[in-house]
Amino acid sequence: MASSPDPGQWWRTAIIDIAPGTIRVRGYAIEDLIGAVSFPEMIWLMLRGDLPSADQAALLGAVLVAAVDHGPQAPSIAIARMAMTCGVGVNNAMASAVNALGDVHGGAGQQCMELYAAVDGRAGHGIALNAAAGAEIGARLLRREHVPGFGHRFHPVDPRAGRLLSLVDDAASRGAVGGRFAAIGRAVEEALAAAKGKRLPMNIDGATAVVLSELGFAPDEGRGLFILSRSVGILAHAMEQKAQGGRIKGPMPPGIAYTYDGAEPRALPRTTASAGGTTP
Ligand SMILES: CC(C)(COP(=O)(O)OP(=O)(O)OC[C@H]1O[C@@H](n2cnc3c(N)ncnc32)[C@H](O)[C@@H]1OP(=O)(O)O)[C@@H](O)C(=O)NCCC(=O)NCCSC(=O)C[C@@](O)(CC(=O)O)C(=O)O
Repeated sequence: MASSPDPGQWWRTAIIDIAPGTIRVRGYAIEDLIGAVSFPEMIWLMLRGDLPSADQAALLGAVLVAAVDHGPQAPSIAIARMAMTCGVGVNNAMASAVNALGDVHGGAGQQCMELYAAVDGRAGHGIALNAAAGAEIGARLLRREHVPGFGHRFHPVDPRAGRLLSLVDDAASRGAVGGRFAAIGRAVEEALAAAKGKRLPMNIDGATAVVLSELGFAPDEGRGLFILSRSVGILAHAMEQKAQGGRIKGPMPPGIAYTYDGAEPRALPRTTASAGGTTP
């Protein structure tokens, strides 16, 4: 006979404990946290179980600032604005936009963190970092993969990446982080340029992957943190679009044609299955 589940074990959490009149997050009373910790510090506490150092909080905060918005041409932002003109609520607009963040757009930081870890692993066996990056990139290109975190459809150099890397360099010079993943990111960029014969710049996902790997986050936390950051831009654009009005805005103005490359106009066959005949 199956034993009935222990109701006390149905949900288990080390994150929060509440009782009437009491809310404790990771052991800290919420009223002590409110007004005392910044939002990045609170995110760190939630995910990691303890408060970050000032350097750690500053680097996480920098990632959250960097990824917040990339304008109405970024699919995540465009989708929020389009959804808002379709008569849905802000929660629908935000969810629609967040759902576009994946392996190709905004979510590639997760795969990039895995890539950096793979290079780190290869280099751990007496192989120099540049050779390890070259081997890893070579293998991926052989499989005809896009290397996550590199290349941009718009920026020849992504201004967010250089700034984030320089913050990691500063923190590494103080011993606040190791600097290993900044070196790996740069080695990957060089290996990719050498293999492709053209520079494919580290993009925002590649740079946030450096910072978050330095800080010890897991790859899927990297994706989640990008989503947290971009949600701010998504909300701002949704609200701006709401204020501007507009109904059913598509991805481009109706006057701009798309390309139709289907069948030529043709007549329906005289006999169709639903008309009781057979299609020729
Ligand atoms: C980002 C993009 C699709 C751009 O593509 P593109 O349009 O330039 O060109 P493609 O047609 O894909 O490739 C043309 C030629 O370059 C080669 N090639 C390009 N990238 C290559 C690469 N990584 N590894 C090997 N080869 C590559 C390709 O093999 C081909 O070579 P060939 O066949 O020889 O001609 C592409 O790089 C890519 O998938 N990256 C990896 C995924 C990634 O990191 N995603 C995050 C992007 S950041 C983001 O999402 C946030 C955003 O910034 C978004 C925004 O607003 O934009 C924001 O803040 O919202």
